[in-house]
Amino acid sequence: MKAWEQFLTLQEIEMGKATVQKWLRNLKISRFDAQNLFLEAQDPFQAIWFEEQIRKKIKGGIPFNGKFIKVHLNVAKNQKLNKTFRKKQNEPQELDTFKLNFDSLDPSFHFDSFFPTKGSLLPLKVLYELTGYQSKGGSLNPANVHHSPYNPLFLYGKAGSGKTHLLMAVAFALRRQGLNATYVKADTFADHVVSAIRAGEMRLFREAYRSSDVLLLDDVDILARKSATQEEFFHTFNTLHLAGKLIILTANKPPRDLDHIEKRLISRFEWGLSLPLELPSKEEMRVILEGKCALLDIHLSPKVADFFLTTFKSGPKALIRALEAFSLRTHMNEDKSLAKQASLYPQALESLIKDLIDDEEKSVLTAEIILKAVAEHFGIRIDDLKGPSQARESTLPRQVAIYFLRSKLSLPYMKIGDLLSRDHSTIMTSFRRIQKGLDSEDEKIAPLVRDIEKGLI
Ligand SMILES: Nc1ncnc2c1ncn2[C@@H]1O[C@H](COP(=O)(O)OP(=O)(O)OP(=O)(O)O)[C@@H](O)[C@H]1O
Repeated sequence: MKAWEQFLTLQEIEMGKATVQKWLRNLKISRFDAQNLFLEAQDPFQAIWFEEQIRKKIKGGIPFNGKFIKVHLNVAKNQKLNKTFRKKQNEPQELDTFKLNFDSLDPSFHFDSFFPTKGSLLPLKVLYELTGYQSKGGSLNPANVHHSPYNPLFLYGKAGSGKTHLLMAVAFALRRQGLNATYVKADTFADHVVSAIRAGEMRLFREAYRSSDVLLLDDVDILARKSATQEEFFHTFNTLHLAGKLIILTANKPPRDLDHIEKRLISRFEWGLSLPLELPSKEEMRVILEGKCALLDIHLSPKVADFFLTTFKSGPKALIRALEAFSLRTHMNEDKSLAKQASLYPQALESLIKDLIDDEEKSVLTAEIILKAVAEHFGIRIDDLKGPSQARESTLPRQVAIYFLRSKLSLPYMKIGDLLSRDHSTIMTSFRRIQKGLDSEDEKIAPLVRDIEKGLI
């Protein structure tokens, strides 16, 4: 069916060929007419994946010849959940091999290597108390997790504010005291749910999670729209909470601002204490840089230290990644004078970590900055770019904006479409038009695009 084939081709661009091959190409087309397409999943696992990853993209149907075709999905009749996934007696090896692989902890993420900043003082105080960690000397008093006055504890902050570092530091401190501290990233939890359903091993899944003394779930915002996983997490949360086990969660926003997370989960997240983690100030970034250099035994000239700080401004995540890359690359390089040069002179450092400097430039750029720059260049409003208007004055600016959103931020066509209220095929055509104009040095397009680009860098 042509409409479905077109949709799959688009998905290959957005999600990659391997993903589409694995999850979408083997959906069977059971029938279709002018308005409906009926698909059949091979098993419930594939259907769950489809509902969580694809359904939102085709809410109104898939576009074809100016119309929308509604997509219906069923699981193949002989593959219903209770039949397929009930353990088969002639497959004992499946029972033996089912295993949940938990995320490993980063060995450098301890309390000792986390430098207190103004915006982390309160979370640190609470975490020190819960784990019994002594900031002076680093020893441990008995942990206080079974009598925590707050449950759950919810840490939130922007990317790089240190959430993962602190969660892992808690896990290390508790494990040193013999406690079963389960650290898991939310997407690993989602994988665990799906593979347990697939293997018919929900009992083992529940046993694994519910035997934790403390559950540390990182980036809970990632569960957005994953309804099957949220359902399971709801039960895991309730069981642990009822048993008086502490749950510590992290996210990029406070509970009430989380999108597409069920209300009943949000209300539970608010039962305990929510604490913000702020990104460090400029001065604090210097303290973190110096502290990290001391830990890695790196000696930088003041000029090179300044270069690191002025180049990697987006937060500690980029700064520390660059510092670690510097350390690794100088160690790996045969030419030992390189390490010396790069720790003394910004120019030598610049060529050593050029790729990371480029990444940082990209991460500082946002969709709003691009739209603002394009709108200002053409003397129109951002709303003219975003709105439904088909007026000729905003067509070229919108195409240029689409080109930058795709080329600078690598945003999926679908996402650009959402941002500019257009369907993804219009977005693809616009992108290609500007790309073609640049390739052929079209005098109406190429100088204009370069001019705007200068303002973005
Ligand atoms: N105050 C700090 N002291 C030492 N290192 C820090 C501090 N804050 C952040 N870092 C470091 O910054 C990097 C990013 O931190 P982390 O991964 O914990 O951030 P995050 O908030 O979990 O980000 P994300 O939301 O993207 O997962 C890590 O290398 C961490 O060690």
